[in-house]
Amino acid sequence: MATDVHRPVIPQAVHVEGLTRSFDGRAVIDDLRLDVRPGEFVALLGRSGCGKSTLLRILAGLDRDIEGTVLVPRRKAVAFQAPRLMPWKKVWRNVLLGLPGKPERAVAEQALDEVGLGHRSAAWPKTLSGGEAQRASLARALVREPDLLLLDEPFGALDALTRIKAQRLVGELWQRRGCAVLLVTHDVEEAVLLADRVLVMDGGVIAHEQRIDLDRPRDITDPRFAALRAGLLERLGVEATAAEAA
Ligand SMILES: Nc1ncnc2c1ncn2[C@@H]1O[C@H](COP(=O)(O)OP(=O)(O)OP(=O)(O)O)[C@@H](O)[C@H]1O
Repeated sequence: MATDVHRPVIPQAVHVEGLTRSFDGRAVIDDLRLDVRPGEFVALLGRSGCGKSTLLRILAGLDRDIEGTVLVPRRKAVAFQAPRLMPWKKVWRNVLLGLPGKPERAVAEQALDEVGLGHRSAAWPKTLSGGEAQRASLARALVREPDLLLLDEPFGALDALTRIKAQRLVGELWQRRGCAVLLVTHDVEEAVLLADRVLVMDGGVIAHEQRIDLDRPRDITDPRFAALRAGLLERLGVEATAAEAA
């Protein structure tokens, strides 16, 4: 991160300014601004194709063909909807994949324990259930000790019950680790359940922002929860209607 030793500033976990990303001459992200505080949990909603994954890939450093300023911590990790495990490597080796040095198996097993998967450390990826594979992918992110955790629809492919468990796990990990999280999701309830702040992306920018000031753990039967959810759905509903008409 850019810091000035003579003039201390409160560093952001993410600082994005004037960000533009175009494909074939069309700006998918168009002069976008975004700040995420250290330790903050931010959820990003928006209709399909509005550029959420593109933004996340840019923050992850996977797409550098951009204009504008993007400041993120060096320690960052990403988990995608598909767990992306290498089938020819056992689970613990997948967790350590790409880490510098020669980290020991115990390092992987500690992260696997943290996601409740220590007992599958020596398993082959193909023997894992969908939920287990997703937890292995989370362990691979955690082992990097990120200051920023980027999650792109990590629960999208899971069945309802596994999804609820995975959401709880991410909430617990976030509280324990204290890292900033940016979660891309289509699920408004998930966003209100987990995030400090929910952003709605539209027209290449952050078009709407909703702070979620509810105590944790959150109660989805709380009328305030329902009101926040309804407000965000309305936002997205208007957009979905416009998209359908297009
Ligand atoms: N490599 C690429 N080449 C050309 N167009 C791309 C590329 N990557 C993304 N796009 C386009 O940019 C737009 C935004 O895509 P992106 O995947 O970021 O949307 P999204 O909001 O994550 O969508 P979803 O919610 O469906 O995952 C889409 O129109 C997509 O077709």
